[in-house]
Amino acid sequence: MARSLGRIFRGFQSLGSLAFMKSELSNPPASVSLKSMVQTLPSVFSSNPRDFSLPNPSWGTEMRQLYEHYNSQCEAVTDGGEEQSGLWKRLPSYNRSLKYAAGGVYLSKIIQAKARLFTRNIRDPGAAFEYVIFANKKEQRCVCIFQAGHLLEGPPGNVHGGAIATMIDTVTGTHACVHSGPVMTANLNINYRSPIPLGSTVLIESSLDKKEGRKTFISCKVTSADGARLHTEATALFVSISVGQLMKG
Ligand SMILES: CCCCC/C=C\C/C=C\C/C=C\C/C=C\CCCC(=O)SCCNC(=O)CCNC(=O)[C@H](O)C(C)(C)COP(=O)(O)OP(=O)(O)OC[C@H]1O[C@@H](n2cnc3c(N)ncnc32)[C@H](O)[C@@H]1OP(=O)(O)O
Repeated sequence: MARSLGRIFRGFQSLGSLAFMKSELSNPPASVSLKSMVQTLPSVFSSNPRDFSLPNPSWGTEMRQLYEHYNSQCEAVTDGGEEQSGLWKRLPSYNRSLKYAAGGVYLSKIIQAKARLFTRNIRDPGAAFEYVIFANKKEQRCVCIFQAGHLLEGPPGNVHGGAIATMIDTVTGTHACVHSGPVMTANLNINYRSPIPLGSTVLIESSLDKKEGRKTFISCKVTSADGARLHTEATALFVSISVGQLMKG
């Protein structure tokens, strides 16, 4: 199992692309373990997982406008199959970490069936974490558009500091995975500069500072949607891990 997952996790750097999974399935390596896992367990295979990064009716005007702004600058494949280049890439988002690793394939029943990604475990759209992350590989930065729902209250009318930390960890962690493959957060430093009103949409921007061996250093800032107000600043350190390490816990 660990070896099969090893192959899956090597797809991290093609995070956001179902193409990785498709090619794994159509050109399997000699031992074919992932393909046979899927074939022998048809009831746990879903080729159409929900992508939480796509717009839903709970998104407000600001969230939609920002989404359109970045989405219109994304690489895309036209109906005619032509690849269009773009500065940005929208990263799909699923409700299990393993779905990211497998390009969306549902392996949930194989490992901890009831586990769900913290930020994607509330069914009511708009109630908690609504977000979409775009990556710009050339400039080595990511941007997340985050709409904070009413279940994230901390101080009256404002977002809980732990919820803000969760989103910073999510954006910088995703950025680190895109850049370096599987990682764990080793250190997260946060300065809260001004409260984030509940229900508002903010921008979370992360940039790669440096990579030293297994260590990936990322900086992050959270601002109002127009960029005028600084809410939070953070730095984070991620350490690359092997799959064996991940499975040991
Ligand atoms: C979770 C990722 C994998 C699964 C995700 C799957 C797909 C992801 C795809 C998309 C993203 C989806 C969601 C992402 C959302 C959020 C991401 C959340 C990530 C987390 O929420 S994750 C949970 C919290 N996280 C932990 O639960 C970590 C507990 N911890 C450990 O598991 C170990 O501690 C570990 C592995 C960190 C290191 O252990 P280790 O034995 O492998 O390595 P070692 O200790 O030798 O350190 C090597 C070098 O890092 C330096 N170093 C280490 N720690 C440091 C520190 N704190 N400050 C300064 N430097 C530090 C050393 O000084 C040395 O540096 P040098 O090489 O220069 O000497």
